[in-house]
Amino acid sequence: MAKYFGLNKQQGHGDRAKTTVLLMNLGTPDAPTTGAVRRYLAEFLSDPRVVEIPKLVWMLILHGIILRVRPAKSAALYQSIWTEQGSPLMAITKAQRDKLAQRLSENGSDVDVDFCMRYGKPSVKETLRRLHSEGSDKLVVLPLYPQYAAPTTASAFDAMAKELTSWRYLPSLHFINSYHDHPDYIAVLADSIARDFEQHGKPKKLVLSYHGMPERNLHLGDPYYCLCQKTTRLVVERLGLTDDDYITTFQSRFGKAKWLGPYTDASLEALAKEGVDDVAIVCPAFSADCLETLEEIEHENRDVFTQAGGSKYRYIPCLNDQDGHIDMMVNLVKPYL
Ligand SMILES: C=CC1=C(C)c2cc3[nH]c(cc4nc(cc5[nH]c(cc1n2)c(C)c5CCC(=O)O)C(CCC(=O)O)=C4C)c(C)c3C=C
Ligand SMILES: [Fe+2]
Ligand SMILES: [Fe+2]
Repeated sequence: MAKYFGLNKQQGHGDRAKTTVLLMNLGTPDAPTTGAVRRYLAEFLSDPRVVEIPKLVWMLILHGIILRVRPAKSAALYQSIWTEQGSPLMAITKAQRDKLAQRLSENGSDVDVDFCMRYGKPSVKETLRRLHSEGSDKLVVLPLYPQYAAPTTASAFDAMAKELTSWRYLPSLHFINSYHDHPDYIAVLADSIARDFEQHGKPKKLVLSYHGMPERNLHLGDPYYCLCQKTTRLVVERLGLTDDDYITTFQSRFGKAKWLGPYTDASLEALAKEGVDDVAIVCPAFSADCLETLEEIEHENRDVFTQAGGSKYRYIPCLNDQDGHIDMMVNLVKPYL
């Protein structure tokens, strides 16, 4: 068998000139069942970019404890957010793909738009091979993580690189590694917050809650924490907020190690106990609503806040397939088309 994956017999050598914008996101289970969640978590949590502890030790913990206990618990949470279109993350990513394709074609760009997921389906490998077989010669890859982080952005690149090492003919490739300070991202995020303030009044505190990661990653040189702080600074400047008006926090802790702080749940509890009983919360690290926003923020943390004495708690949805978010994607990929 040939070592490298090449053109198939139907494909000529000179007729490949299609450009594809490839959206990438994290991935999600196929179904809200224990088995499907176990398969998803096994792939996700075996990624050395996600959990950076010695492989042998981690495999014993992962297969001996975590994959026996967590899938059933997580499946119940997924059931609480599952829709007729499936997992919210999947449904929203499909909508983003469709709207981006439409918007690019209205703008006169002759490009295809596709998407794949880092874990689960559609996989990076199967998507890249299909695009190759369809004659795609140029890829503009947009991982939908606004703030670069090694467990997300670099892992997305790893998956592409791993597949492409076995290819004979590589496409032209542009990989967008971050857009945490892109003016369009800041504007569309600030606008979504401003709309909430107009509709419901300015809260006593705006909570900007980012997905967390082990604090150790920051000390090892991962820029994620700093990029999150920059996003906050630019958004609050645009909204004209003062230091007292907002707080930056980190959510979705996993495992026993110290993660980036302050933690979202503890901060909400402390705010409520101090008498800050009216908050709005937004999750800038998520480009699409998912388990971590719809369940953890919308439900779990609402309970934390109200049980500690808070009364008004508003979750501001992710940018999802809002027009401004799609226009932002157009402007992010345009320079490479
Ligand atoms: C184990 C360590 C984890 C790191 C580091 C991490 C970083 C990270 N994750 C996202 C975005 C998402 N994470 C999501 C779910 C999720 N994340 C972890 C663990 C880590 N994430 C787990 C175990 C899970 C699964 C859910 C669970 O069982 O609790 C999701 C949602 C997926 C969905 O199906 O809805 C997203 C999106 C970012 C941006 C990030 C960077 C720091
Ligand atoms: Fe995560
Ligand atoms: Fe969570």
